[in-house]
Order: sequence, then structure tokens, then C-alpha cells
Amino acid sequence: MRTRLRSIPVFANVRPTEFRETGLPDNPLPVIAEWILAADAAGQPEPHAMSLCTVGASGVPSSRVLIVKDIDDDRLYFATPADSRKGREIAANANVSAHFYWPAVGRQVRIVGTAAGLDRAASESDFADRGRASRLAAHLHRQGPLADRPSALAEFDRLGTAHPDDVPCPPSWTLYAISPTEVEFWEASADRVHHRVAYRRDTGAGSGAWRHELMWP
Ligand SMILES: Cc1cc2nc3c(=O)[nH]c(=O)nc-3n(C[C@H](O)[C@H](O)[C@H](O)COP(=O)(O)O)c2cc1C
Repeated sequence: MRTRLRSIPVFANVRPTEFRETGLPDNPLPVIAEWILAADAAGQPEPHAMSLCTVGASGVPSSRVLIVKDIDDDRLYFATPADSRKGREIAANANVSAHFYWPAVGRQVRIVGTAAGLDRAASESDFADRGRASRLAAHLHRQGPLADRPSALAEFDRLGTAHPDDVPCPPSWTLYAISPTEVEFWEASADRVHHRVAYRRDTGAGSGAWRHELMWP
């Protein structure tokens, strides 16, 4: 296995880019959005998928992939049931980290921050924008094991019949917002002297302003 793994190329498709080391914007959030769109333009599948790491009350971390639904100047948004593992972990400990990797452009973004669920109106609005199958599938969410796959398929069919038009938003469906306090941009360079810029937000009683600095690769 070791030989096989070590023979797989890394950054084979990295092309020279115009990484901005100077003149970077004060706020990193719009740059995350810009990088998602650049990865999309380069053909990266699901460039808006990020891994989200949460930490439960016992301090054990867990991560999974989620779709980012929106980004504004302060927050990134995702949606999930509040009674899922991640939802319960965020309720116990709001600290999260998130991560994007886009092999098509040789870039990653690391995020540290806190997550919080938004109100019912925001969550229902998110739910209303989902496709019908996704809205029905949200009702399949349960805590605990599933006896077999046909049971889930039968329940999916039953839900479709029960809700021929509107699909109600499950009470636990929640739109969450991540408020980052750290954002780090990384871009591969063919010469292996990679680019790295770290942003950190002033979280004290100050202005909440962002500062950034160039980091060793
Ligand atoms: C590409 C991709 C996108 C996903 N998007 C979501 C999502 O937006 N919301 C969600 O609840 N789960 C999503 N999932 C499933 C989660 O990764 C995870 O399996 C599920 O939410 C249960 O996580 P938990 O048990 O840690 O709460 C996605 C999975 C993949 C691979």
C-alpha cells in the first residue's frame, strides 16, 4: 500500500496563478466565495461542499461534508437537523472548524469559528428552496439505526403520497451560521513553495476587525 500511495501524483494539475499576496481585502469572507466560484469555473465538482468538524461535550471531534448555502460578509450558512450528531454537538459546544479543498485549482481554505442555529423563519425559508426529493428525504431523519434499506424507501414513498404538493418543514430542520474568527487561504505552487495567508479576527471588546499576514508555506 505504501508504494501505491506514494506513487499517486500530488498537485499534478497545478498551473501558475496570480495569488494575491499584497492588496488582499480586509474581509476574508468574500474571498472564500470568490474561490468557490473559481473552483466551479475550473470544473471542480461540488465546490461548495465543505467538511465541518464539531466537538461534543466529551471533547471528541467528528467531521462530515456539508453544502454551503450562502456566504455574506460575516457568516457561512449550512442546513441540517438540529437533532443530528452535528446539531447536538454544536448545541453543547459552539466551536467548529470547516475546510474546503479544491483539487482542480490546488487550493484549500481552513476556517475556525463558532456555529449557531438561526430562527424558524430562516430555517423554513432554506427548506422551501430545497428540491422536492430533498424536502421529502429530510423527513427520513431519525436518531438510531435503520433495520434495512427497503424500510427507508417505503417511508420515502409514503411521505410522497402524504404530501403530494407542499412538504412541511420538519421542526428540527435548522439553518446554521458559522461566524469565523480565523480563515486561512492556501494555494499550491508547482515549485512547492506554496502560498499561505492567515486571517484572524479581533474577538475582544474591539472592533471585530480582521488582520492578515503571509505565512511560511
Ligand atoms: C457532498 C455532500 C453534501 C452533503 N450535504 C449535506 C447537507 O447540506 N446537510 C446535511 O445535513 N448533510 C449533508 N451531507 C451528509 C453529511 O455529510 C452527514 O453524513 C450527515 O449530515 C450526518 O452527519 P452527523 O451524523 O454528523 O450529524 C452531505 C454529504 C456529502 C458527501
